[in-house]
Amino acid sequence: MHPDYWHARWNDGRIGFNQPDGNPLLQRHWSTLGLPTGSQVFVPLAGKSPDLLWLAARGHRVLAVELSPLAVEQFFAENVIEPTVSRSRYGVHHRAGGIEIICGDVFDLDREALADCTAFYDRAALIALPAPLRQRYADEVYAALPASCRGLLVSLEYPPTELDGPPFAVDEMQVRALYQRDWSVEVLERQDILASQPAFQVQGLTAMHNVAYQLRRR
Ligand SMILES: C[S@@+](CC[C@H](N)C(=O)[O-])C[C@H]1O[C@@H](n2cnc3c(N)ncnc32)[C@H](O)[C@@H]1O
Repeated sequence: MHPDYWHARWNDGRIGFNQPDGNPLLQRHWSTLGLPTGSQVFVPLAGKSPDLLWLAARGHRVLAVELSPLAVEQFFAENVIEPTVSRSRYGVHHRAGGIEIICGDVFDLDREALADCTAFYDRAALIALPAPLRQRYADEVYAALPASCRGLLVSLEYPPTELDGPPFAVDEMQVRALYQRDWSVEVLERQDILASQPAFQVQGLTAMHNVAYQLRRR
């Protein structure tokens, strides 16, 4: 999507994707990655997700990237955290405690920016991107993550003819096509979420699942 699309959504407060209580699949499956305390976790397209706080509370250093300055401002203001702010070629860095949010474009990050990340957490990032950008995201952003990196990917499945994304439906076949060359891909849980999504039912969706994957760099 064009950046203006996301800026407009944040300006208008159309952020139904935000989960104020955090993501239950993260909370259930994160420990399967077996990461040492202090590992740096990359969180792409982070929004103002409370998952950043959840990861930091588990002793991780968090490196997030988010396009919208409003999202970044709201994250720190709502959690009553005062970040220090600096600039680099990647964007505007906001740092507080173990959390760093770069306000910038995920496609501007390179190997140097991600060099310390031993893990990633991708929820509603892959599925926020249309198909051509998803391929670029896997080929450029995931490829810039270091060897031995592993992470949790939470994707979304629904009958693709029933809705124009975002969120886009990205089923297991597509996840494998994007990642299997460089990552081992394991399904951890497929969760039926239709009953908890009245807004999508109104739009005509007849099925909707969240799927948690563990990815490990080959
Ligand atoms: C569907 S939301 C998901 C937010 C978050 N992961 C969550 O679970 O709440 C996608 C977010 O990605 C941001 N975004 C979209 N394109 C981006 C890009 N190229 N670089 C960085 N952030 C981007 C949007 O502003 C939006 O906040």
